[in-house]
This record gives sequence, structure tokens and C-alpha cells, in this order.
Amino acid sequence: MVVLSQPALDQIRFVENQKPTFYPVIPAIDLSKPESKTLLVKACEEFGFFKVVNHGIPLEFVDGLEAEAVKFFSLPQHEKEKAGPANPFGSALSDYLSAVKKLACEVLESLAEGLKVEPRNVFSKLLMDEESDSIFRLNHYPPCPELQALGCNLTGFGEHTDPQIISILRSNNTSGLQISLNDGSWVSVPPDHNSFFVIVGDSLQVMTNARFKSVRHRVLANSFKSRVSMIYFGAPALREKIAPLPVIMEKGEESLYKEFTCVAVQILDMRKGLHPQMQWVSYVTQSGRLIQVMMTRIHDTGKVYHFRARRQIAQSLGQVAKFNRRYGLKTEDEPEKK
Ligand SMILES: O=C(O)CCC(=O)C(=O)O
Ligand SMILES: [Fe+2]
Repeated sequence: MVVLSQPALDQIRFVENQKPTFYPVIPAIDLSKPESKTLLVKACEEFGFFKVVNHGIPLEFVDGLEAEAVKFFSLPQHEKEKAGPANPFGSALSDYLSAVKKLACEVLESLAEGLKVEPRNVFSKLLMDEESDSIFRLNHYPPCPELQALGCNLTGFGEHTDPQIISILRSNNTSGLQISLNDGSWVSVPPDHNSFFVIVGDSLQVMTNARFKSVRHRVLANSFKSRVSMIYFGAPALREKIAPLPVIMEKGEESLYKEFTCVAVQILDMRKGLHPQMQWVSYVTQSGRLIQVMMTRIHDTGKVYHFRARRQIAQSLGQVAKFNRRYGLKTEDEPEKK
């Protein structure tokens, strides 16, 4: 299986200045309610995105790590570099990580029940695998007021889907996250201190034979405030073969995807989107190693229109084509790349 290099739509850095649309009904699912299983399935089918309340994660865990992260990002660059591969966040990180992993597994188990597939750990066992390639990432988007005068919003993190199974996202009280609806429009997701946002990843879309949608999302750095987000990406082991699950497919339903293994797709993901100022993207591997990637500055604003044109083509092809490109499948109607 060939994993193709970045499609052009992942390199967009500017987007037209648009009034932010706040989507009124991002599904908010109360995990303590018995009907949550059905609602989770519905949200994964309709949006691939929702937030969970009554998730059982103590807010001290969240606030503790967020405070550490904000402190870390405010250090001068040479100080950050000194942090090296060790985990600079100590128990704040390990407490948070075990809590969000548990939450991800609970959501996945409820989804399996909602789909009426057995065993109920059919998805969550992939995250529980000792060799699971799950990662944790801290994103920092410094404010950049001077560039807003140009009449463009700046992309903090270019549009993409998450390649893993499920992502559990938190951010400080700064807006910026947007999701794409089925009609291609972008809507802003207001931050919410009491909830966790859940994103369906590509692998879950594949395992459910596209019954669940992995949602396209991006972050606009259009704020005067700094944004810090913390995301746990629940992933299978790299050796794991991902394909539509026969137990999910109806009788006679055709598999839409070829089997693939998760060959370091998260490294491709790291390249999606640049911030005009230095942006630290950090993530912690399962073994607790902190990986830091310094993203570079925008150097060529002349590319803006070029990228816009490409985006329009890419959007008109929609997600099926994107999946085909990502997983090396052939798309019949894809126009020649300009
Ligand atoms: O920073 C955010 O809120 C989202 C970032 C994101 O989508 C990602 O890291 O995959
Ligand atoms: Fe993402």
C-alpha cells in the first residue's frame, strides 16, 4: 500500500477573511445518559465530531497540564530546546494521559455497543495494545495581530483529517478550531472548558466502511490570544492491518477500502499547516519521550492564490478523493494537478 505524499490542499496557509460561523448545535453528548450510545453513533455518522460532557475526567488534571503547557510555550526558544526528549511536565502529563486514554476507550466501547457489534472492545483494544502508536500533542499558536491587517485569516494548522482512530481534544479558552460540514462550509467551534472534543479519525472511517466520517478540520490563528491545545490521538499499532470490519458491513456490502497499515502517517500530519511565527508542535510518545518540532515561518505569500485555486479543486472532489490519495487508491475523476 502506497501512502502518497502531502496533497496540495494541506499546504494552505491563508484563508479568505470570513465572518466566523458558530455552528449552533455541535452535538454535546452526556456520557452518563443511557441514550449516549445511540447519540454517539449518530454524531459520528453526521459530523465525525462532537463534544462530551460528564466525561469523568477531573478538571484539575486538565488545568494542571494546561498551565504547565502554557508555561512551557512561553519560555524562550533556547530554554524550550533544553527540555530535550525528557518529559518536562511530570505527573501532570501522566495523570492527564491515562485519563484521556480511558475516556477514548469508553467512547469507542459505547460506539461499538451503539453499532451493535461485538466484542465491545473491537475498537478500544487497538488503543490498549502495548504497541499502540497513540500520541499526545501540544499545539501552540502564538497571536499574530500584525498580519490580520492584510485581510486574511491565517491558518494555524491547515485543513486535514486525523489519520488515527479517535482524537480527544482540549484547548485553552481561545477560539480557532473549525470543522468542515458535509456541504464544504467551515464552522467555528467555540472553546468549552467543561467538555472534551472528539474527532473521528481516518482509521475509524475505514473500519466502519465510511459509516463514520473522519471530519476535516483546521485551526485559524485569527485571535489576539495565544491558543494552546492538547490532543490525544488514539491509534492502532503500526503493524495493525486496518480495513472495514466484516461485523459492521451489511450482507453484500462492498468494502470501500483496501487494507493498510498505519505507516507513520502522523509524521505527514505534522507538516500540515504553518504558522507565520515560530510554532512549536510537541508530542509525547507512549514511552513518554517528548518530541518537539519547530515549524518554520511563511516565506512566500505569493503562493496564496495558487493554494486557493488548488483548494477549490480539492474541495470539489471531497473526501473520497482525499482518502484515495492518502491511501494510494485510484480516483477516476481527479483532474490533472496544475
Ligand atoms: O490545535 C487544535 O485545536 C487542533 C489541532 C489538530 O487538529 C491536530 O493537531 O491534529
Ligand atoms: Fe487534527
